[in-house]
Amino acid sequence: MYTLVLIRHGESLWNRENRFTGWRDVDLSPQGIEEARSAGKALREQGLDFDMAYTSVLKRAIRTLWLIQEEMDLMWMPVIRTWRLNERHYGALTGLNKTETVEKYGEEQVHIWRRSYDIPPPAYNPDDQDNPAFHRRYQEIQRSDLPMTECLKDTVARFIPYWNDEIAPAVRSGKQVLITAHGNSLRALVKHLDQISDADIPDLNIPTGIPLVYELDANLKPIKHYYLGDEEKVKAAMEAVKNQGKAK
Ligand SMILES: O=C(O)[C@@H](CO)OP(=O)(O)O
Repeated sequence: MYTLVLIRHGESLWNRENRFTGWRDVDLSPQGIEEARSAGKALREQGLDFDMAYTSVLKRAIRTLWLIQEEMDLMWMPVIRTWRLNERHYGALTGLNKTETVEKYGEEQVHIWRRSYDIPPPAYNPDDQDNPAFHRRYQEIQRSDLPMTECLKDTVARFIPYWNDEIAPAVRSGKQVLITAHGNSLRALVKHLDQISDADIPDLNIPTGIPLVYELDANLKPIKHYYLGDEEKVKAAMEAVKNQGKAK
């Protein structure tokens, strides 16, 4: 049996302001820093340990990992950063307030943009600062791989091959792997691991800063998974993520 731990970054400054974030490199809020530290403590107290970690190239996920490493005395651990674990690119919605977007376009439309499997938000303007082609961290990546916007299906298409080629072999070789990433890039992985249908995936919401522990069989099929946290609090946190796209 293998153990794999996934964690969405702690609350970010834009989570707190309820803004679409995507690939914008927003840092953790003070609460997010606390969530990451508590996650590290909970992982340590649970007796979990790691040999290596994967994260995105966005600082809210990287800082969450740093804080966990610090709490677990794992600063030495090898870390691989990949854009393939970045949050889903939110296209032209990046930076907009979710409640204001609901007021303008309605709950149904915003729900489609946030959670439909295969309908992407409108693409950003190529001159926009969110065009990844302007950023040094994406210079090595083929232009045709860089998104203008993404639906979850696009995030699955850019991340799952990386999972299959890089992370899954590391897990199979016996490495205890931690992945710190984002709400939607982790939804892509959970969809794949738990074989959640395209029709059911809109209902899945992942809370910030709570470790999600998977026990996997020899074929990396989940035996069970659980959040490392109080069940009621986890439910409330998932519901809060869902409600970010509702009218106030
Ligand atoms: O804004 C975003 O990038 C994501 C995660 O914070 O939001 P949502 O949950 O609405 O997909």
